[in-house]
Amino acid sequence: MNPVVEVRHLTKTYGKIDAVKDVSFKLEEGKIYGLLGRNGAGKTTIMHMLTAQLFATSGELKVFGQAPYENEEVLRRLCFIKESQRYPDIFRIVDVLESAASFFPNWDRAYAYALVEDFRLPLDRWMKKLSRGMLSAVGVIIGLASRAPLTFFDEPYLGLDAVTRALFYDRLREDYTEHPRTIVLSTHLIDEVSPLLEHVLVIRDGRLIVDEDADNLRGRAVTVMGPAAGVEAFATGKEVMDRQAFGGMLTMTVMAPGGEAVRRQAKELGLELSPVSLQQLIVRLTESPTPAKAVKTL
Ligand SMILES: Nc1ncnc2c1ncn2[C@@H]1O[C@H](COP(=O)(O)OP(=O)(O)OP(=O)(O)O)[C@@H](O)[C@H]1O
Repeated sequence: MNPVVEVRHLTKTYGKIDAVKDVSFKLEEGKIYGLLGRNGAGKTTIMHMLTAQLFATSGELKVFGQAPYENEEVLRRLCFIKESQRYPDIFRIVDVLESAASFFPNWDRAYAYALVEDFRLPLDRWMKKLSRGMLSAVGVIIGLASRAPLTFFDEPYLGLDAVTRALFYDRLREDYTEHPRTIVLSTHLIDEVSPLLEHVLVIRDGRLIVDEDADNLRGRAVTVMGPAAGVEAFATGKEVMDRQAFGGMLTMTVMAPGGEAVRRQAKELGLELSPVSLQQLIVRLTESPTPAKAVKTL
């Protein structure tokens, strides 16, 4: 199957700032990707290049097999949603939805209006009078109802409260199941989106340091809890990511493949094993002083 996106040695430089450095990856059809990394890592710059809003300094970039720049055939299959989206002053919510209908070939009008009800938005209110959360909700509705074959959400849900974010994740999961497409979620709320992610790309200082199936990644580390001596014995020879002592008990998160051998070792030592969260792993990888080594150990 041809990849939806293929990027080779992609680089974007602003004067002396290397915003994106020699990044290569592919995005496949019908998958939800997490594009993760700390502030300023280069995530938005990558998404801007993929959606033809920014030229690359060097490298190759293909979207649906073609260069995206001024390419109507490619651009009509893309949707990019960001939190700071601006709308014309003379638009109400209904006007935004109606103009989206003419823009996105797969737009589902009935679904868009059903989402307006779900998110309890006032259709006739002027966009400039909306609260931050309402503006975010309009963005996620456009992202969902566009049904674009390649949809980017660049933290558009930051303005949403926890209940509304949960609604967004539910609707995204349901709609993606019925209408599979390629979705890229860029977010700092890794634990929240983690159940949705099938593949993870982690950017650190402009470089791609992880490009891996989400379940594989989760399986790279375990959290082990029990009497301190047993936990210390378990952790011997393994890279320790986190360590918390409480009385005579110890909890450690260590880089160790899950699987039978590790489960048996923990059982013999009388320890409890639990899976590690993607957020923990990614925080560790993006904090590590030697990212190249971090990738190798993964
Ligand atoms: N137009 C620009 N001119 C100069 N530097 C820029 C420009 N746009 C981005 N940068 C720099 O490029 C780097 C990557 O920025 P980018 O916005 O891609 O990061 P990000 O991962 O999306 O961050 P965040 O999570 O904070 O949104 C940062 O150091 C940023 O300051």
